[in-house]
Amino acid sequence: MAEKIVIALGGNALQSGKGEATAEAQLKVVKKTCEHIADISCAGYEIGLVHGNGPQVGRILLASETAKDVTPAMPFDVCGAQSQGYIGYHIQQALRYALAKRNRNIPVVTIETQTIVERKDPAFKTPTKPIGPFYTEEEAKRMQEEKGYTMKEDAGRGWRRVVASPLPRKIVEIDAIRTLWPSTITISVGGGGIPVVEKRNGALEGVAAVIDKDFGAELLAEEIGADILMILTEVENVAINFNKPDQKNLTSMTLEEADRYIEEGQFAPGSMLPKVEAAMKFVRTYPNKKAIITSLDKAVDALNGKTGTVITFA
Ligand SMILES: Nc1ncnc2c1ncn2[C@@H]1O[C@H](COP(=O)(O)OP(=O)(O)O)[C@@H](O)[C@H]1O
Ligand SMILES: NC(=O)OP(=O)(O)O
Repeated sequence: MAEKIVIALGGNALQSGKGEATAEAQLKVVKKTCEHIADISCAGYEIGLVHGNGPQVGRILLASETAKDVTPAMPFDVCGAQSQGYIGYHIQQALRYALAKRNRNIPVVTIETQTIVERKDPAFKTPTKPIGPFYTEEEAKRMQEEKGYTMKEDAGRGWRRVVASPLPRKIVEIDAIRTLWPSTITISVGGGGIPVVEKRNGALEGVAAVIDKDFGAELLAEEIGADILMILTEVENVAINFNKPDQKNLTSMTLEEADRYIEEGQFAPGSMLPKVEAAMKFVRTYPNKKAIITSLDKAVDALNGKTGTVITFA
């Protein structure tokens, strides 16, 4: 039976990380990434894709707020839905082409996905999720004063707005994803899913937050019984002493080692920490399965055990 793999694509990684935030620049990265995903499909894996949306949803929000004198600003959840739409569209277009070149006829479809979060999640009180563009410290402090945003330094790359990031509890469209899975490459749970809360009467209501897509991807991997959770970002390996002269790239990490590194503060909150935590949750739930963290362009090599950081139970 084909192995099932949930692949999470980083929102920052999809924007090439060089501050190039145009739709054209993103499509270029997506096209390259889809060549690797098509190779993974040709290797016989059943694939489900999840993408991040931090930079994208932040920019959509910013554009919407900036244009509010011309047209009404869109609420947060609607911006999240918009980000799923255009990132999914880019992946659909690029992956369809990459698969066709390999004579592989598999439909690719984006599922606008809602994810239920808890209204009482403590994350609503402490924003941690970096979104949108990077700023200098001076710009960030000005925005904090003028707009009331919470701004934080993001993994040595600059300052960004941070927003609430509640934990994903339930994927609303999971039955549709399961039904399509055997025949189709689904792009779902984008940006962790559009965060919604369940009202007393059962209706769903969007909330102002951005779920971490690594936790969303992990939940999806559990729900569909994936064999591998693969988290793709800008760096080839998880590192300790990251960005320091004595940086050491890790090829593997057990749960025990990961716990120790977390205690030492080795992984930046809002960036590498949620990836490691999501990977840990997956292998803690399924001790015989594995999670891999690597870069977009090394996905195939990492699946073949040649690179990346593999997180295992022991
Ligand atoms: N210990 C670490 N090892 C490797 N990368 C780290 C570490 N700590 C922070 N990072 C940073 O985290 C980034 C990945 O997080 P982020 O950019 O938020 O991911 P995404 O690609 O999912 O948007 C890496 O590109 C790197 O700059
Ligand atoms: N929603 C989310 O986790 O996005 P990033 O991957 O861009 O951080």
